[in-house]
Amino acid sequence: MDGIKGHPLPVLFVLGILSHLAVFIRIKPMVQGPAVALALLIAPSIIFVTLRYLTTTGLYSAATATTIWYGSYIAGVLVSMLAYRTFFHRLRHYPGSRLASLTQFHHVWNTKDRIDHYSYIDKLHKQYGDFVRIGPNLLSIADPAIVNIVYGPTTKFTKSDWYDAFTASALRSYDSRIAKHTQKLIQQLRRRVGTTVNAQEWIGFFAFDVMGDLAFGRTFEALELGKSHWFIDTIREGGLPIGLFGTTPWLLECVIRLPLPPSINPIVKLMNHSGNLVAERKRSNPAEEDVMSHILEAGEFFENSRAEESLLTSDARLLVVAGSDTTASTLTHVIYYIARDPTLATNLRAELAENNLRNDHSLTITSLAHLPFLNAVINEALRLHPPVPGGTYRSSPPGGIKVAGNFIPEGCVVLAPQYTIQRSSKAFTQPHDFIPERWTTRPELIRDKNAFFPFSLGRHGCIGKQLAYNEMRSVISRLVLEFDVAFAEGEDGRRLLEETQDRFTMGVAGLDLVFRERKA
Ligand code: HEM
Repeated sequence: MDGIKGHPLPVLFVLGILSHLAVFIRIKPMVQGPAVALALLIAPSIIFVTLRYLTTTGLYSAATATTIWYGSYIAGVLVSMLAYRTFFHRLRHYPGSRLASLTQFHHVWNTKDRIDHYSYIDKLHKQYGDFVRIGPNLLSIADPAIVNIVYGPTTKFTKSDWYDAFTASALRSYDSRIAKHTQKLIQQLRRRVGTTVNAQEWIGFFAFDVMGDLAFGRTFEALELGKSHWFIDTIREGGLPIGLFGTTPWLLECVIRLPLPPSINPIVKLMNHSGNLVAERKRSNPAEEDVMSHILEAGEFFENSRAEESLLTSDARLLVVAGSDTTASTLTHVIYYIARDPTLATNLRAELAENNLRNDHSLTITSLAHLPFLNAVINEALRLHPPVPGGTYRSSPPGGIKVAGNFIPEGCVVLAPQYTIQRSSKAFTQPHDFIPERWTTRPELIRDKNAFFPFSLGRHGCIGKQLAYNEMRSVISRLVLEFDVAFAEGEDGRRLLEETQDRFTMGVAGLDLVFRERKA
């Protein structure tokens, strides 16, 4: 080979092993992952250019040498990584598929077609038991006993000031907005009485309009126009990579940093759009308080104005992402159960009547807050169809921790899958059946209340929980007072139950219903 005398393959192979043990094993994927991935991607080009242009090596020899040298190095890295994950990793004693213990891409591959992270995890728990290694450093625990230990208030982090936007008094000030958007939804459904309506779509319009109004001071006009808005579509497009690569968050970080035009990078597109909306909101001064009023009142966190803008934008985007499809998913499932069994609506109406609540101004956040059956229906839908079904990720603490008789070493990522735990027979009798009475008159059907944690727990739990309940109570009570609801022809709800995707929050599938106005 012109210019190259022999190939130092064993040396490069050993170098690969050493760099895995000395460097790669120690990096924090979310922090240094994208930089390392980039370095590994461009390294072969650098080797090639160096050989070709700084030595006398010919084109073919330079390309061959680059491939063989780099291949030997990467082979060393991979052999070391796979051997470590199989024989030495802290989670090696936990059951799970062999391929999952070697690479997180095994999980991604197995959920790519149906985007069903949570139901895939559910199947793994049925096969391997309560503790399953679902990735090299990722442990899923489905024992209800661990919910408090993993998510309880043990963290030292504190909440930031904008949590003021979710205090009881701030939430009451959102009452008129929620009522206004609920009324708009009802008006639109009234116009479509007797025809087939995709309830999932309309409930989505409602939930996004409420969150747009609260986060940016303006709706997406989805309810008004009866069609989706580019922002909603972009959020949903952005959710797809999260659903697919949620267990490999470092890869998402890489996608965000890819120098692709925003038009083909949904996450960057979303970030840019939110920035524009926040800038618009800052220029306006809405008559009624919204969440952004509280965020702005909390004052500036950074001296650097770009950092401040970025914080505001991500706060506002987080609100819309976290607060829309979650609430919409629960509402759609409640309406599915109402369509499936008309006695549910009858019982809800009876409870409203007993409390002298009619379809008028008597339905307020306060008057609806403590109706046991209404809350039970919502909770039972949240139990069976948690909007964040795969659970959220936590790192095990320094020194490791013993949970439910198993030791989890320090620095492992742990998740408790809500879908599986909330349907565990250890915690609920007839766990797969929709029985709202378990939350009211039949408490014996609940064995372990701690296993119900759809909003997560502790200081990192959902800040929008009460807002979500307020929205859901408002819509459900008005809907049942106004309409009789039934499945449209050809609909049985199976699409909703089987085709809903897990994109961290739910990508809810369609539900065709017919609404008929009730005679007073
Ligand atoms: C049925 C409706 C909802 C459910 C089931 C739900 C559930 C959750 C869950 C499980 C988390 C993750 C907590 C963790 O990491 O452990 C979360 C976080 C969050 N939720 Fe909700 N959520 C709902 C509605 C809302 C609404 C309406 C808002 C609007 C303000 C909201 C705002 C947030 C925010 C901002 C976070 C991030 C909190 C943080 O990182 O500190 N959520 N939610």
